Amino acid sequence: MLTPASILITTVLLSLAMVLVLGSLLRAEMAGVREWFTSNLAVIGGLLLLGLRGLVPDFFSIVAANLVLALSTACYYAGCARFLGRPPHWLRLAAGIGALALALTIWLYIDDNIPLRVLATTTYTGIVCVAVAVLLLRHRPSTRRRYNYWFAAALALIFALCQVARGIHFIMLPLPSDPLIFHSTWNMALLIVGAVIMPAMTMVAVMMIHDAMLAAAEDAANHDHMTGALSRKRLETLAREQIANAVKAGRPLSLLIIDLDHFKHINDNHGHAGGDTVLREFVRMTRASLRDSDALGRMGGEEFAVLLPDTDTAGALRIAERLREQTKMQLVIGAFGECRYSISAGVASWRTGETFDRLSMRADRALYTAKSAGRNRVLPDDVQAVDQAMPATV
Ligand SMILES: Nc1nc2c(ncn2[C@@H]2O[C@H](COP(=O)(O)OP(=O)(O)OP(=O)(O)O)[C@@H](O)[C@H]2O)c(=O)[nH]1
Repeated sequence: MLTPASILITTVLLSLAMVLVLGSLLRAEMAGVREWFTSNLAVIGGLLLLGLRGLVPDFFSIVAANLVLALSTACYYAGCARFLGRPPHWLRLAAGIGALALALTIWLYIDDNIPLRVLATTTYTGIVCVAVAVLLLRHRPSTRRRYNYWFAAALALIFALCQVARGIHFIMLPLPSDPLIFHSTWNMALLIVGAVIMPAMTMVAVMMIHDAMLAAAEDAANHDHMTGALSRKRLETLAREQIANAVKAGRPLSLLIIDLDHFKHINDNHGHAGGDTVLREFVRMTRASLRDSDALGRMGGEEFAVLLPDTDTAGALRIAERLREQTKMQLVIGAFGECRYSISAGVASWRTGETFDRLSMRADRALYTAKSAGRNRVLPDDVQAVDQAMPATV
């Protein structure tokens, strides 16, 4: 038969399963996981204390049990806040728990009133649940899928509604201090919903954790760890997408392959760390100089590629020449000392029917010519555009 005790045992088992799932994610050291883990531990602790009603003093099975359950809700909020990079507001949460402790003590020892005790706990939990929903909706990462966050917010609101309904239900009861009121059909229904929702919210938290892990893995695969430029793999994928767009829209697309000149000397003179600093500074400056729609990727070592959508050869040559001028002027300063450097670049514009490999091969060929011609210069692969090339005055 369904009794408060059977619901309590089921919730303890579900929360135990959630503790095991979150425990396995603790070593990922993701913000919020520790708080969600503690939240489920607190659910188990609070429910076990509730289950000891009659066996231990009322202080433990009523006051302490409800405070531990309130702590569980507070930890869930703090987990969401930390996960989203927001402040957990521990002081406000603690103040709420303090007020609840006072209310429970008054309505147990001064005026024994079950409905008011229930109303106090449901009010606290309801407020924190609404705060969870607001937090998730307002601070959801805009680059990630909405589904997990909306789902979690909806569950938090349902939980809050159930708490309000349970509080109102108890306030309206005719025999306020009879413990049998816990067995009423309404209370049982609201307890069942309450029992399912906390583990369900934890499952959604796990979905959010997996989503964040996936985002981190995608980011690592798509970016060069040292400079922050796109990885070669990501740039090539992007290039194929942009070629498809260029085909559809009939718009030009150009590619620059850039290589830092005499980079071996930079390493020899300033150490590997000095060379790394030069690479990072080159990427920082180049990104600042390009449009948002352009893409800068590291092809390997000191070689980079820039994809320029909606740009013909003349435009690409102008951009490459501007970059060459800027790098020539750039003084890189670091713990290693000071360093100046230059770049050479090859420019190729996409031709109808051409693959990215072929386009990149032509830009590479132009780069090779620029290097052979003395470095610190920009050259196009397109023979007709040679007139527009602007060899550097070294
Ligand atoms: N510091 C640092 N050096 C790197 C990195 N990747 C490659 N290199 C070094 O870059 C140097 C490239 O040397 P080379 O291929 O001879 O080219 P270069 O000296 O720039 O000469 P040119 O390209 O002909 O002007 C090598 O010494 C590599 O070890 C990196 O991530 N950091």
